[in-house]
Amino acid sequence: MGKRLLQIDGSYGEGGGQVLRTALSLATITGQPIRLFNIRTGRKKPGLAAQHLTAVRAAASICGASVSGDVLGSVSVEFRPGSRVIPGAYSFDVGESRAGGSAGAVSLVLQTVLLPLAIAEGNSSVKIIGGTHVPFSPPVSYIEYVYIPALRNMGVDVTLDLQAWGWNPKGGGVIEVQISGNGNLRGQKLLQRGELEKIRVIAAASKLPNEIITGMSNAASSLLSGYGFEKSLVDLKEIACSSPASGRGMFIFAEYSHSTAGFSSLAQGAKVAKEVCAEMMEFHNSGSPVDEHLGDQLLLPACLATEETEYIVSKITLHLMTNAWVVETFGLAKVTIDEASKKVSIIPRGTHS
Ligand SMILES: Nc1ncnc2c1ncn2[C@@H]1O[C@H](COP(=O)(O)OP(=O)(O)OP(=O)(O)O)[C@@H](O)[C@H]1O
Repeated sequence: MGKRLLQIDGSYGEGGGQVLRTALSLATITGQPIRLFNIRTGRKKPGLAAQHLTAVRAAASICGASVSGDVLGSVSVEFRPGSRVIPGAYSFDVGESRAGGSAGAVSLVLQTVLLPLAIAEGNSSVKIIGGTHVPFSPPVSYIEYVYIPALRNMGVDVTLDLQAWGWNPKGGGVIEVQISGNGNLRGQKLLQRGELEKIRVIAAASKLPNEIITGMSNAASSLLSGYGFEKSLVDLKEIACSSPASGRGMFIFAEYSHSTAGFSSLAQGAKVAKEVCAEMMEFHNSGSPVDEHLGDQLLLPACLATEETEYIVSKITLHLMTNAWVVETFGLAKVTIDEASKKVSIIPRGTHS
């Protein structure tokens, strides 16, 4: 007899697209059929937006799932995975999910399929077109410098090539990702971050005057020395990047000996460097090894690992609590979040075979 349909309330906790994406990844990996209801019902435009619909289709195509409710605006999706994840060469375009295109985040589509493909029986390549540096999602540079290195520490072999940048509202950015299969995920302990080794600063813009890039980079340089960081720690990169439309942003990565944290701003004008440097400084002063975004994103690999994972996060967010609820709903791990110490521990139940 087949597995019983698992019902998941998409409005639980943070109630955003992450409930959907985490549930899709876990359904794909475990073969568990799911029905998601109340998807993003608390949002201004409820239901599936282009990025979420692309994630549903991407998850379905890597495991041959049968799906209903996969239309824009749908608040309910039934997803019945095929018998296994099929490694291969895939291409997904977020812009194709909506008439008129979309700058929906490629990073979030990638996170939906990355782990299923990493533990599939063979290597894969995934090309995704859409927004690469857009609000309310991990910028692709964050995926490159924070998320992928964290996964590598857990035994996942993946490389990312950012071929074109996609800014809001046009999108059209391109990433190409190589994922080695047969991955065996290890747990990790990130309770201390070690010494600060490098502050990587990226000032990037497309189709805008070069002075905008140098302005952002100079502002970050003087703010960081004002905060007391040695010049030798700061690695400034100015990038005039190729993109179908204009856009700009600043990204800072604080690389400690045991972990990296990332901060970004897509703001206009002089405040961009101020915003991102202040965010980095707040994190630095917290003493934590894991930033608030990685805090929720690490739960998924951690619940698939062969050992316990423990980490201390700078902030306990609703995203973190909600993702923990999704993981526990699948019965894959016991997640404990200690409010006082900000320690998260994930004990996998080893059910992903
Ligand atoms: N600046 C950032 N750097 C890294 N990660 C980020 C950043 N901003 C958001 N994220 C991550 O992006 C994910 C967003 O999840 P969320 O459910 O809010 O997405 P969504 O699909 O856009 O949903 P909704 O539109 O319903 O809010 C979370 O994992 C969050 O930590």
